[in-house]
Amino acid sequence: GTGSAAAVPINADFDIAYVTPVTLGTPPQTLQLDFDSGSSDLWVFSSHLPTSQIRGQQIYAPNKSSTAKLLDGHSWSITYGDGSGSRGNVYTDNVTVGGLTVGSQAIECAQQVSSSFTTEDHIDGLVGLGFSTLNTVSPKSQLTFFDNAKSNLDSPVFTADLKYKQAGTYDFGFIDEAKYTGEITYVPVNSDPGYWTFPSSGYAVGSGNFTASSISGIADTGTSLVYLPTAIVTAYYRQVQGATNSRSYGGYVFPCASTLPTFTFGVGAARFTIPAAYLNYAPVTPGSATCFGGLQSSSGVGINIWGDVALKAAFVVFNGGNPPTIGWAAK
Ligand SMILES: CC(C)(C)S(=O)(=O)N[C@@H](Cc1ccccc1)C(=O)N[C@@H](Cc1c[nH]c[nH+]1)C(=O)N[C@@H](CC1CCCCC1)C(O)(O)C(F)(F)C(=O)NCCN1CCOCC1
Repeated sequence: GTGSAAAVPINADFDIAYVTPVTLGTPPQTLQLDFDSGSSDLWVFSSHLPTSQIRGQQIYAPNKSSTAKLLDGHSWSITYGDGSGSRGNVYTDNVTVGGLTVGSQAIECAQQVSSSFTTEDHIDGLVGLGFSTLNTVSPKSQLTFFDNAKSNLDSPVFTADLKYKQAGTYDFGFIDEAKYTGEITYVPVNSDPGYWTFPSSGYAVGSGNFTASSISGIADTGTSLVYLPTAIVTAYYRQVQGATNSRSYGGYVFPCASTLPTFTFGVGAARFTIPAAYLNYAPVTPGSATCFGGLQSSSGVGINIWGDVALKAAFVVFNGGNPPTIGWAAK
């Protein structure tokens, strides 16, 4: 089988995150979930949450689904890189994404969410697309939607075609030739850390020379920005008038009117250029003349992350075959 679903930006002005409609249970309950290749838990706002922690989000009520089954004695608890987190209990139920159904998928029902989830009313939960080794359900960890679907997929892949300020798509089980141009360049994935970790072959700032250098990082649909080694990031902002690394804003900022260079990264012999517009991420506060960069240093993060700012400059194939690989193509 195959599936195809829209990835819709949650904010009209800046691509902070993308959500995809997912139907759960019988009769179907539809939630807007953030597909996240940087984690491996499928969790949702649920009827088990105190109403004080729900502010406009859709919830999944397992007791309203005839196919829901409690996974007795199991719980989960997750903390993300930005300090947000959630925890709760676990049910299994049918989950459908873009026409692709997985029966008895572990649905982790939130009983508590951190304040940043409560205030983000466009995200009703997450679908983890990382490796199932990262799943936090205890005492028995659970498989991701992709791992559960894999044996029924025409091909054991999912693809991300994220777009700048418009809806893109996540496809499961097939590679849509209409979504990319030229060839797909595949490189090996090290799944040991549980992420889609792959080697980049180097970078260039604007029209400058390409610097060959092997950079290990993760392809992370759940992270908004790109986080790379400080040497690369300082080389980039050296080309931006008035750029400073602001302690108060927690990263590189610059006058919104600045002309930004593009940023090119290598995957094998292929080169992908992130347009300057993607790298002018957003004003630090609404209406401010100071803007926050889409490229930031990974020194505070501990891992290099190719987030949405990079992913939306390409068509990306997450190949869950044995061994796993990741493919990048222009579009
Ligand atoms: C708006 C912004 C200033 C650009 S932001 O940085 O806040 N954007 C957030 C995403 C977001 C969107 C909308 C509303 C709120 C938050 C962002 O990029 N967060 C990253 C920042 C980061 C990463 N690393 C250090 N900092 C993150 O935590 N991303 C995780 C998913 C997020 C979590 C908050 C809600 C939206 C989805 C992530 O899963 O991609 C992750 F990989 F970074 C991560 O934290 N993975 C958790 C891995 N653990 C390992 C142990 O086992 C359990 C799983």
